[in-house]
Amino acid sequence: MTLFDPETDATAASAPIMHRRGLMLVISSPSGAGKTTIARKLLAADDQIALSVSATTRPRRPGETDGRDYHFVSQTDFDQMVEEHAFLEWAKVFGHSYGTPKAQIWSRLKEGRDILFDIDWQGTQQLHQRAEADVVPVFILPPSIDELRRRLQSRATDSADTIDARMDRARAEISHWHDYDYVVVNDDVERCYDEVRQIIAAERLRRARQTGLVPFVRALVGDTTHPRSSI
Ligand SMILES: Nc1nc2c(ncn2[C@@H]2O[C@H](COP(=O)(O)OP(=O)(O)O)[C@@H](O)[C@H]2O)c(=O)[nH]1
Ligand SMILES: Nc1ncnc2c1ncn2[C@@H]1O[C@H](COP(=O)(O)OP(=O)(O)O)[C@@H](O)[C@H]1O
Repeated sequence: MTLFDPETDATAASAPIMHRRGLMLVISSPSGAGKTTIARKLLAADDQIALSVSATTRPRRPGETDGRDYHFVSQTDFDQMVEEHAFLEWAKVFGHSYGTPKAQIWSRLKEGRDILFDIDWQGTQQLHQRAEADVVPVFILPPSIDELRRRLQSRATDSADTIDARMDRARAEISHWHDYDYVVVNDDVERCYDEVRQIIAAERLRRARQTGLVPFVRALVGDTTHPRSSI
């Protein structure tokens, strides 16, 4: 399913060549593999990317800010948002509820802004069903299971029991790696970050996202419909 057709969209004819539709960059990984680290670097370096701030019922961790990292809400408020269809997708993870608020997502994409989603495989599947053409799914793997545990311990935000539970879940989460178009191993942060940047750069150049291409090519060759000159 595509939510936007550059051939027929009324704004396409006057769009400049540089105009493009934003992409929905999804980063998933087992807890502790480094997706928050990579996401923060992307957001700091690239003002075309905005974070989709999820709502969650899990308690705030030290260093997290309400409204920036998550909207921390009660279960009652979360359930009400579900009833009001305020989420694009939502799921239960580690016994807590997490959801992506719908607000502003489509308008931002139309403006050519990319949106970064730090969501799990359940949310990724739901986004894929709703907006397959817009979604760029990236899965981050840890270099080893031992290193994953070390990172969870070094983050020092969870109790030993919670870390054990996250490790138990890691194998199940990793089993969804093949649902993702891109898979990156986070051994070295800088290398992993560079690889994700390369994915974004290539995805931004996809024909379907460059909404100004049709009038541009028409101006170049006069016709975009002939099979041999079709783009
Ligand atoms: N489906 C879904 N998953 C989410 C959402 N927000 C966060 N998650 C996922 O929930 C899981 C737990 O997140 P968190 O408690 O922040 O711990 P983390 O694994 O250390 O990032 C991670 O896999 C997140 O990607 C959301 O809005 N929807
Ligand atoms: N490539 C890496 N090498 C060593 N430590 C890392 C690397 N990437 C992330 N970390 C550390 O591992 C811990 C977990 O990373 P985080 O980004 O919070 O993971 P996630 O969001 O996937 O749960 C953090 O303390 C982070 O600083």
